[in-house]
Amino acid sequence: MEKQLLPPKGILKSEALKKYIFETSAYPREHEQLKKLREATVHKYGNLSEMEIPVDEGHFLSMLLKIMNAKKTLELGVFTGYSLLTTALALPEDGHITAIDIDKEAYEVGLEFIKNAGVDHKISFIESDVLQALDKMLSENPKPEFDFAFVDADKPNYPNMYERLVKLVKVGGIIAFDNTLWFGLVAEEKEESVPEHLRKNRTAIMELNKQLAADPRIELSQVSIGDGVTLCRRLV
Ligand SMILES: C[S@@+](CC[C@H](N)C(=O)[O-])C[C@H]1O[C@@H](n2cnc3c(N)ncnc32)[C@H](O)[C@@H]1O
Repeated sequence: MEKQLLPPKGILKSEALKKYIFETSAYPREHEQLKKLREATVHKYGNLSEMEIPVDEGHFLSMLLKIMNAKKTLELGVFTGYSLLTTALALPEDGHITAIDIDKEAYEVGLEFIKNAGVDHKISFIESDVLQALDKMLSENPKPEFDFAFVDADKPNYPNMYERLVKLVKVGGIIAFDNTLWFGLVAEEKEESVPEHLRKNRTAIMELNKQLAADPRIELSQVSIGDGVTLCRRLV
């Protein structure tokens, strides 16, 4: 009897469902400046604008940050700043984000909208390679001080970033890795079926996923939003 109530397999993954979520609950609630930033990014970067987190992931991050009462966060991989502006809007007035990217030009494309939203005072942008900047932070102040870190820079370096972040994020704080389902390709059994240009990052992400799943220092939740977000809550 109950079996008849189950949906056919695969139905929850459809593009049509994503469109439904975007149109019904995500786009209508998108902040005006986030919308403008997204449009400016498409205008300047075309297809590359897909590097931004999608609108529903933005709402998810925003709610998570508010539930956690996060105040001090790290942003690794800024691009034009969609996830950065989302975070800045979610933090309290005295909240602060340290944002790191090697590409200042892209950050400056989004800065206009961050300023228009009145949250630029919450951001310190560091133009640097992520690992170099994290190492500098650790050498200057090795005490954990961040409530939250959003990781969206180069995927092969995620494991290296992780080792630094478990020292920089407070016990009870969260490290969120973006793209951890890699277009769903982590589930692809045959390497040959994966487009060649996506293989290197897929391998790196799959190794990270295994490493995180086995790490007793964190509690973990894999969220299937956007391209997959893994939340790691520091336990010790
Ligand atoms: C996927 S995009 C970030 C998207 C952003 N979170 C958003 O919502 O728009 C990745 C960014 O990481 C930066 N990046 C890649 N490798 C880096 C590295 N080793 N150090 C610093 N930034 C890096 C790139 O310059 C790019 O802007």
